[in-house]
Amino acid sequence: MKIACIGAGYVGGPTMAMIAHKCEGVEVTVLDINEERIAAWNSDKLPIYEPGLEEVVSAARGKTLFFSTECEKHVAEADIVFISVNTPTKTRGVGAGYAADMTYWESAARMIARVSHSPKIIVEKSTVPVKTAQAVERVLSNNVLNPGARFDILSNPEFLAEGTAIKDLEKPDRVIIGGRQTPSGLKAIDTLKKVYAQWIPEDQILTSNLWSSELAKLAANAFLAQRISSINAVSALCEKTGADVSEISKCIGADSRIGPKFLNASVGFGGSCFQKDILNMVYICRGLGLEEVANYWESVITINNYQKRRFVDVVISSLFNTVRAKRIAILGFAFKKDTGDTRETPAIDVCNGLLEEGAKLAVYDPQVTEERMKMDLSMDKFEWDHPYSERKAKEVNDLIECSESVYKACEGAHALCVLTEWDEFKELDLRRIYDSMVKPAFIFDGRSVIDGKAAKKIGFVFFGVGKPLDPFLTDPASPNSPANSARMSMSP
Ligand SMILES: NC(=O)C1=CN([C@@H]2O[C@H](COP(=O)(O)OP(=O)(O)OC[C@H]3O[C@@H](n4cnc5c(N)ncnc54)[C@H](O)[C@@H]3O)[C@@H](O)[C@H]2O)C=CC1
Ligand SMILES: O=C(O)[C@H]1O[C@H](OP(=O)(O)OP(=O)(O)OC[C@H]2O[C@@H](n3ccc(=O)[nH]c3=O)[C@H](O)[C@@H]2O)[C@H](O)[C@@H](O)[C@@H]1O
Repeated sequence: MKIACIGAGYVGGPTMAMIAHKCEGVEVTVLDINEERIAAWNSDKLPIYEPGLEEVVSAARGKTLFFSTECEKHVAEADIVFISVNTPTKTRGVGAGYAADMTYWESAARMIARVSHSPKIIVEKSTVPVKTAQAVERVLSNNVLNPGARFDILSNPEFLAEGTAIKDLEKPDRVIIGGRQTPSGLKAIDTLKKVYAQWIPEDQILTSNLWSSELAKLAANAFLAQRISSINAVSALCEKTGADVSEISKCIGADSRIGPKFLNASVGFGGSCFQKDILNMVYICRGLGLEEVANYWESVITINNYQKRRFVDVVISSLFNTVRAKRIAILGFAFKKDTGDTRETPAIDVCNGLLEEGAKLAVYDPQVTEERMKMDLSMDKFEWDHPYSERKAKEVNDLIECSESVYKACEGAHALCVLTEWDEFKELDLRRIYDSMVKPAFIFDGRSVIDGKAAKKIGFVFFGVGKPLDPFLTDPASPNSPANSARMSMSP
């Protein structure tokens, strides 16, 4: 059986590598129009960082797994074609800022119609608006050139999370396959089910109609993001009341109906999908006249934006209401640990908020390149596909230093902000960092990775999202506060 996948990104690459690695009798070719990306997949330096990915790719590459830019040839030969192209939020025109941009999807569908001369199963792997399968069916059936071509469309959304993609693909909680409830649709579902059943227990492979499968993906991401916004909303309340959000998470997570996962308060969620998929759902709801439902889901984004803004405001107000020309160390730029992906990372909003006030940032991230950071900070929100502003790029170049280590970033800094929960940040030599910083030295922990008690003992002024506020911050003007006097006396 020949499988082709259009789109060799964060989803297409790892997912196809796993299928090739696990399945007998299949040949998998991952396709992309981006030559650089395909060259990287064929090299020792894969285009994405994902723990365990190298091992899976190298076990199958050249045997059952291939990467190619010859899209038409491999699609023409395939029995199953996965579409895993990007579906970003539209940046202009009708629905800009909300609707999914389906340009890449449609061009992939038109190409499939043009080159196909045999029956094929077309699998939606990208996250798409509900009813996309119908649009694809129409594009395919109206453009097919060869009478031998016939298509069954399936929806098979992906639930992997970055940083744990290989683990998630190897042992997914569930696989969903949606299809038309016709003899041909049910046969297609069965064919794809047999592929996954080679390594996933059959009772974890759920089948449904097309629309349930498409909407289940949007709903799953909306629920996950909503949990984070809920705990982040509680974190704001904790800071005002002296409650500790980690203790709250533990207490509410012990209720088996709530469960402990996805209750870590943070500086805000990031990543390419949560915001995009919720905005897409909001757009769909508004289009269907479901204004209240749209508003409900949009509030998840409102709280997320509030959380990022709140963090910036705390940094500025704590640093005596000015950060101009102050060096601030930014620890972590990726949207979560164990990935080099920066799409929609909260670090962009936090850094932009501080840059706006004239701060000088020293950024350290073990996986994000200097070029990527500077590019991200030189672009306006939602402008990822447009040329970035030269003016902003120059400003960013002047105000940003990319440091080779945490310790270098913190040298001479007034404050450090933890924006990604990299494991190495849990084991920092806080004393060494403190000694190298300007006093009073501040820590703003947006990821609950620093031991606040230990930091305070050393002399840091400590702010942790959702943690009881340091007296220095509740009463910064009081020189008599015990916390203040200890810290002031240690200043150089
Ligand atoms: N990144 C993630 O963790 C997850 C993403 N998804 C969804 O999967 C889809 C893909 O996401 P990513 O892999 O992150 O995107 P990505 O941007 O990393 O990869 C998409 C790739 O498709 C290629 N492409 C676009 N149009 C093409 C065409 N006509 N022919 C050939 N190649 C084409 C692009 O060059 C790009 O390399 C999106 O819909 C996303 O919402 C779903 C679950 C997880
Ligand atoms: O559709 C997608 O793209 C994927 O989106 C998320 O995966 P991902 O964005 O890779 O990573 P998550 O682990 O979900 O984290 C998203 C963001 O939420 C933040 N987060 C997560 C959990 C938490 O408790 N608190 C919190 O702030 C993370 O730091 C990160 O910024 C979902 O978890 C996947 O199931 C889904 O397939």
